[in-house]
Parts: sequence; structure tokens; C-alpha cells
Amino acid sequence: MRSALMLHDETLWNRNLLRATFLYFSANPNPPITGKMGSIGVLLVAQVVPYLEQELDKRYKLFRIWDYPQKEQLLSHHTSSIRAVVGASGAGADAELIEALPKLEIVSSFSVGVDKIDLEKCKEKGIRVTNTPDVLTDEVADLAIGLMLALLRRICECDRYVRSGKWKQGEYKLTTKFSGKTVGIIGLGRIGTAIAKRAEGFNCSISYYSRTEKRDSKYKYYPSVVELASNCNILVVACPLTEETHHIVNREVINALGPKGFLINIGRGKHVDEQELVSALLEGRLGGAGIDVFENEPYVPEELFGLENVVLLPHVGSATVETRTAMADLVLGNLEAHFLGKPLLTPLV
Ligand SMILES: O=CC(=O)O
Repeated sequence: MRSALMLHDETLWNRNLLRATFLYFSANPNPPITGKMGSIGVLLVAQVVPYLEQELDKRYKLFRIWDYPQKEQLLSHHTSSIRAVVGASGAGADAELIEALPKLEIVSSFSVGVDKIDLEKCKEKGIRVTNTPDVLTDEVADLAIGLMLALLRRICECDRYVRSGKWKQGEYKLTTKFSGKTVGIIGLGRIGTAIAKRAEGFNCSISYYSRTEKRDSKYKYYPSVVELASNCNILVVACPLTEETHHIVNREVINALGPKGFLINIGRGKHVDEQELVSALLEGRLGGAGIDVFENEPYVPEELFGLENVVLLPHVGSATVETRTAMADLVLGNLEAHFLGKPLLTPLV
């Protein structure tokens, strides 16, 4: 028979265990999955924030694609254990990779854009796809407004003017007012709408183009991008990249925007015909451009470097500590939900 003292000790021990578990889970809202999950192979195909890489490494059997310069080496040894691919805006899962991974169940992207994932192939093979919507909407919309202000008010150029000592030789030239301008948005989804709301705060009038008119939107709809460009001061690209939207900003659109018009691209480089953009800027057929994304990142047409009327950013739309951490948690949450047989947090396919 167990003594009362033993029972007391046991209760105390259980209580301490409970307390320790509670403290551990409060400190680690996303604790690593151990045991069975740890044997699941996850292939990381893009550079992500260190936090995400470390967590993936703790929870799963992580393969980093750059550790296998010979792809065959990775594929011939590990295809049977890889059940998930984690990508980002620059690299995802094309048909070739999907075909090479017979046990692939899920592609989870550390990005909202999924243009580097063969969605059709995933659908066909029953592979789930997740991305990171919503958590980055504010960040990207903030940056779009930042680009508009920087471009029209020449903030970066003014900064260079001060640093180079040119101010001592005279005032900087006058710039262009942003408040009250007409902003035309290509794609009135989550990010497009967030940009519109912010621009309204600057008394801008908003118009948009999308495949179909949004009946519940108060903004003016144009059924073609050329019409939108002809009727706005600032044209913003905020739609997903698909075959249909590839080079949606072409020579005709740029000419419609004209020498007093400004282009802002926070979508994808391939939305804009970059050669046409460069020629238009060099020839003075476009007023200016604020660009966060390029056709062949990280390579940027060098002709742009000498121009005053461009603001060039290195694809940083969602790049803050807060937002990238939230995106990482979504990737981890989606993988965990999938492997525990629970509903995905942000399912796309
Ligand atoms: O470009 C960034 C993203 O798609 O999240």
C-alpha cells in the first residue's frame, strides 16, 4: 500500500510537471514537433529568415537545396523522405521538382506570391499549397505609399543632395505634390485595397483595373489597363503574376501614363516590360518609377542607376522583423496542421 507521504510527493511532482509544461508552452507558442514528425523530410529551396530555417531544422529532417549542387545527389538519396517543400518569392516548386519528389504532400511558400509554384501540377497530384496572405498586406501597402512619396517628393534624391554637400551650392529643385493625385491600381485584392485606403488618406482619388468589376467597390473601374493608365497620375501594380498579367505594363500602357505619370511596382518584376520601362524613362516618355521588384533579381538594368526620377528597392515589400516573423509562423503552422491532419491555416490548393 502506498503511504500518504508517497501520494503527497506524487501529487506535488505532477503539479510541478504541469507547471513546467505550462511555462514551456507559454514561452514557446510554436514548440518543435518531435518524435514521428522529426523524421519527415522538408526541402528548403529558398533563403528564408534564420528563425524559420532554425525552426524547420528543429522540427523536421531539413534538406537545404544549396547543400546539393548536384541536384541528382539530393534526389537519388532523399526523395522517399521529402514530404514538404518550403519556398519563397524567388523559388518554389516547378513541374520538374514536383515530379522528382514522389512523396511530396505540401508546398508551403514563405511569400504571398506563388508564381514559382506549378499550381496546376499540384492540383493534379493532390499536393496541398499554402502561402502567407494577410500578415504582409499592411507592410506592402505601406511601402507602396512610401515609394509614391519618395518618388514624387524625390526623398532619396534630396537625401543624396544633402550628403554630397550640394545644398551649400543652392536649394534643391521643386518636386511634385502627392496629396490629391489620382491613383490607378492594377489588381484590387487585399494589397491593392490596402493601398487604396491609405491613398484615400492623402485625398487621392482611386480607380482600378481588374479582370472583372468589383460590384461592391466605391472606386472607379476601368475595363482595360490602358484606359486606367490614361486616366491616372500614378499607376500601381498590385496583382498576382500569372500568364495573363505577365508584361501587363507594356509600351502602350507606359505611353498612356505619359511623361507626367508615375509607375509604382510592388508586384513582380515580370508584370512590367522592363526594357520598355527603361527606354521610356531614358526618352522622357514616363515621368518616373518607384520599383521594388525586377525582371531578373538581383540584377537591375544599370541604365536606371543614373536617373533622378526613379526609386529602386531590393524587393523589400514585406521585409520587416515583425512581418517576416509572422510569415514564418504561418509557414510553420501550415506544415504542422498538415502533418497533424488538421485544416490548413491558409490553404491555396
Ligand atoms: O514578394 C513577396 C511575396 O510574394 O510575399
